[in-house]
Amino acid sequence: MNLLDLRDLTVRRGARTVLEGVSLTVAAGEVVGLIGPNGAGKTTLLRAALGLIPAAKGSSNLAAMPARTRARAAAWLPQAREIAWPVSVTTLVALGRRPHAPGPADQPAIEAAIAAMDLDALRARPATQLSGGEQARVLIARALAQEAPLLIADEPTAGLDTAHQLALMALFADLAASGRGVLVTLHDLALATLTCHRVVVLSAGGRVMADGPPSEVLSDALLAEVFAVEAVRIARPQGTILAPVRALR
Ligand SMILES: Nc1ncnc2c1ncn2[C@@H]1O[C@H](COP(=O)(O)OP(=O)(O)OP(=O)(O)O)[C@@H](O)[C@H]1O
Repeated sequence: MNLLDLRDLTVRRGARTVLEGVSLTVAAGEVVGLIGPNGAGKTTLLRAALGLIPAAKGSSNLAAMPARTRARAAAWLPQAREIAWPVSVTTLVALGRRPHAPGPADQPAIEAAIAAMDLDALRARPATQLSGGEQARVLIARALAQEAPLLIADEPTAGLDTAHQLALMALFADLAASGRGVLVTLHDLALATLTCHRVVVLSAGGRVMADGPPSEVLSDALLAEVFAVEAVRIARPQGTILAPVRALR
């Protein structure tokens, strides 16, 4: 079942065409990595998929939904990590339950999200007083508490220490294994190859250059053309990991 279905999406910002004819699906059970260089259009794609910015052409199943239905269908973790009010960590995570009618499912969802993001020791602290990485974990927990079938996350590992980055990617894999879907933008190709079932590669012109399992699509030629990097491959029984070692420009 496709949780996200984008067809031939074209998005213009001002006079510029930022995305051109993008088609993309995320099915239940998948972690899909959206990767590409700075300015390729990754954030624009996620925002258009959610209906937060209009498409000039094409369709998104999520954008077509009424807002409340969409809030139950997809949780959105934007790149900007802004916490405006000095509310406690628990209160902020609980805001993830807003799309749902209040009920007995709320507390277990909040507690599970706090545990998943390793926030138990911080739960009573005002969220505005936390470090950047701690705030990032609180906002991820709020999105997890929403318990939507699809999680759309824009650079969720930014600002997290290595252990929390790896734990977060493992959590995404667990969410997929439990039948949810995850669409995540990443700059770290090693993390993308470690966890993603598929990667969708956006080129600088906002076109999909490749879509498939990381080991199949991330060829040396594509890495050079799209990312301008050279990488070594580390073979493991679970799959090959890419480690970029040299910029080509
Ligand atoms: N409101 C806007 N008006 C005009 N151009 C915009 C607007 N928003 C984004 N753009 C342009 O669209 C392009 C894609 O931006 P976007 O933020 O989607 O890229 P990205 O792939 O997420 O980049 P990064 O990896 O740096 O976060 C960029 O060239 C950006 O300058």
